[in-house]
Amino acid sequence: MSIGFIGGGKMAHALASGFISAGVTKGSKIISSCAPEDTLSAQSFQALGARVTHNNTDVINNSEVAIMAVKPNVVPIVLKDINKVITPKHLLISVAMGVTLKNIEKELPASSRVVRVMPNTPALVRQGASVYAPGTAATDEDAETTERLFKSVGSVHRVGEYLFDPVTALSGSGPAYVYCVIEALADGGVRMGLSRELALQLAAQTVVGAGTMVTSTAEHPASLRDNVTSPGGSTSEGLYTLEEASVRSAFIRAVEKATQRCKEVNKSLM
Ligand SMILES: NC(=O)C1=CN([C@@H]2O[C@H](COP(=O)(O)OP(=O)(O)OC[C@H]3O[C@@H](n4cnc5c(N)ncnc54)[C@H](O)[C@@H]3O)[C@@H](O)[C@H]2O)C=CC1
Ligand SMILES: O=C(O)[C@@H]1CCC=N1
Repeated sequence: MSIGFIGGGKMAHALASGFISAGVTKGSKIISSCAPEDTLSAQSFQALGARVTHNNTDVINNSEVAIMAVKPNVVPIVLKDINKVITPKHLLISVAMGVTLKNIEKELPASSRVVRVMPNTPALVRQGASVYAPGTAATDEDAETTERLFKSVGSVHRVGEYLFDPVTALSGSGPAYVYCVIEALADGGVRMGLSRELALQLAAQTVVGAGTMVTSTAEHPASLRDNVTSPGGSTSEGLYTLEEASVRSAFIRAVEKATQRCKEVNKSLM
């Protein structure tokens, strides 16, 4: 499949690399645009064997599926660029945070097939988490194409578009929160005498293992946690310390605040 990326930054590169590893496309079948001054984006796509352009219409004209992966404030500029060349034979997938299907569709010809997706960067290692919502002119086949593409780089769920802001705040931004957890756990290990290398490896693998326990067993996280917590043992002491620091409410609040930010961005673009 020929896949285009409008915007060749971190999210686009993670998806492109994941799609290539999954065998759904080849570097030579990818085209990506980026800002002329952005040599980093250009180099990262060239390294995949992809074509790089500074012209967004080239992307539409040379791909079966075009993925719009630019910052929300750049979306109106991109839509203006592609408005004259996009036709009903193109499928446009937007991964832009906070930009609604309605706001995208109103800048394009009425029959434009648009799907909105919220992915995350672990798509790079085919461990991403994505959700999608089809636009008004998107077909069942477009939904299937989207599922096939994003399933190749992790999990994918179809959701009502009204859920995109909380999803963005949870799984879109989530890798950043988890990197903080991994770094902090490793810092704790180093403080207690472990080498940095060993501490980081143990912290990261513990997150991978715990995540896989939740996705692979039918057990509630609280029950899995109980299995680790011996009466009067070390885990109970660690958990008590986390409770004292209100760590759980801090995560809940992080998702709440990030959701609010998505809503602000959408409002500022209307
Ligand atoms: N980074 C992440 O973890 C995730 C990002 N997203 C969304 O993906 C979008 C892109 O985010 P990142 O990749 O992180 O940003 P980034 O800053 O790494 O990449 C933006 C890209 O847009 C290009 N660009 C700028 N102006 C352009 C124009 N007029 N035409 C074409 N390309 C242009 C830049 O050269 C760059 O390649 C955002 O809307 C973000 O909300 C969604 C999920 C996760
Ligand atoms: O922080 C951001 O704006 C984007 C949305 C999800 C992850 N990164």
